[in-house]
Amino acid sequence: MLLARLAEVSHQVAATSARSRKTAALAELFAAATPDEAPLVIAYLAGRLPQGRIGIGWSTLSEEVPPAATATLTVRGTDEALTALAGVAGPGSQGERRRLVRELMAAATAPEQRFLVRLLTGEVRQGALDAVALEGVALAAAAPAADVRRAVMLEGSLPRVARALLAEGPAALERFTLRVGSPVQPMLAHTARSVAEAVAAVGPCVVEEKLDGIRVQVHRAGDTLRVYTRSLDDITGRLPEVVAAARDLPGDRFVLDGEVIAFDRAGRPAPFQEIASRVGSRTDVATAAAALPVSAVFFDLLAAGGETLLDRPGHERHAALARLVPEPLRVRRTVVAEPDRPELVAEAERFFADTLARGHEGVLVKALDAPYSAGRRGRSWLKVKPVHTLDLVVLAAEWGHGRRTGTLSNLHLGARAADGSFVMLGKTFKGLTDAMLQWQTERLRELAVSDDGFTVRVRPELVVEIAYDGLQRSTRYPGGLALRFARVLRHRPDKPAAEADTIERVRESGPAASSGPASAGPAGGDAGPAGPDPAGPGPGTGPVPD
Ligand SMILES: Nc1ncnc2c1ncn2[C@@H]1O[C@H](COP(=O)(O)OP(=O)(O)OP(=O)(O)O)[C@@H](O)[C@H]1O
Repeated sequence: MLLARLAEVSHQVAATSARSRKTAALAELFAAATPDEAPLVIAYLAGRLPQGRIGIGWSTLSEEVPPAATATLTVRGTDEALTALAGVAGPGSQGERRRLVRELMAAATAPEQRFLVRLLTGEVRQGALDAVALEGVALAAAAPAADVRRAVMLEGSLPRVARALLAEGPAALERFTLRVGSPVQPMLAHTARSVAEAVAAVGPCVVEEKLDGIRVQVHRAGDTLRVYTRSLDDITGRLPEVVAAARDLPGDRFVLDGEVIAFDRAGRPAPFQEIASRVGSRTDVATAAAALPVSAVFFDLLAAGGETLLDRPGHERHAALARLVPEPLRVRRTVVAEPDRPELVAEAERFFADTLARGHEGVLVKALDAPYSAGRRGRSWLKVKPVHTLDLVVLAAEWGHGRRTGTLSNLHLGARAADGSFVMLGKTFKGLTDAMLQWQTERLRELAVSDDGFTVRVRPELVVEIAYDGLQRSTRYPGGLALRFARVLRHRPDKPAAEADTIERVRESGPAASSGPASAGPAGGDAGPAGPDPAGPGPGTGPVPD
């Protein structure tokens, strides 16, 4: 397949808001792709490079190269060129990279060049497109979209499912079942504003502690034990305590879902950053484990014995979990079997208050009869937290002053829009500890696409969890909204930008307070629109030439 074809469809899909038209255009594209090309087509459409980071700066990309007159560059040829680029290392690598980029650009027509620049700077990045691509693949292969979705969640990979489906047709889907030892995408939750609201929405339910740690999926097949993260990375070697605990359970074939946390001496949960850095540390696991021992707390069971439990109602899965896992290793919970009885709702609210008092971040309210919808952010799991938080994407960062000189400090924050771009909602440098500043400076440098000495624009990939006091109307930011008193709670390197909060979710999360001097942002901070904004708000996703 020619890259020109893909670039054209990518453009069409971004330009139309009608989902059915997007799906139809993508179906045609997949029908024309060979099964082996499908994974690349999916990656490029979503703006992902299979090679990961390839270290090409904006200055290299902004060099003008005369475009080719006719389209000859293929999708596979592009992939080969990018693989070569990713492999360049050592002395002289800068020059060699420039040469390879020039060669690639010279083989591309003008529209292909534009697509390549957007792909390499992260501007195509449209994680949301994976959902439409899935429907396109289903249509191209004449398979029901729901069956393809399920296969993808169980396999943890749209590209692998697409390749099989395009090669063998719908019958290939039967192969994708839950297999012990092979991680599935975890079920996720929507947000509710209060326990009462969540219970009313969900019906008969259980209210569980929301533990603030790292999500893990633990697979045991005989003597083989594996621990996976939410993004399906294998972290078995980093969590000897979890492996040992799973080995002690009275079963030799199961898949558990839970959270890894740590407690201090007083029995209160350790801060998330400490757990994240413990779980993230690859070297010297024994020392890290001695400094901060962790334990897993389980809340779901996806398979036991030879049986898959995904389609069983939540209360049955829990009964099976209780047979396998002793109480101290299970999440605390309270059942609200009759949501119409106010005294039961009041009890759930007391459970929420008690959970917060014990240092946890909130609760999850889960429908008793809901199946486990792998990979879905369903309405049958609702999370309730006491503070407003949003997961936003860093679009740019400003160099700090004074104590913060040399660090990237003031973050420009954006929510996801339906077309895959990001809508800037404000800036903040609040809430960042020195360690967080160091970490984000390093990470953002890796993501940088331009630096004018004041603001560094970055590929929109780093998600941060932001607490804020409310929203206000804004004429300065493109969404017409700005965050009030925004502060960083934590970085979320485990969360892809495609899962950050959407601008619709932000709008739903609260009415905008009126703008004006009284509500125009925090004194001394710059989270609100009144703060210094020499760079201007801008949409934030486009690279700025250096
Ligand atoms: N009892 C529980 N049941 C399910 N998830 C839990 C529980 N306790 C803690 N969690 C954590 O909460 C997350 C569910 O919230 P959500 O689906 O919105 O993911 P998230 O975006 O990572 O949420 P957040 O940023 O609020 O942690 C899970 O991924 C898991 O890590």
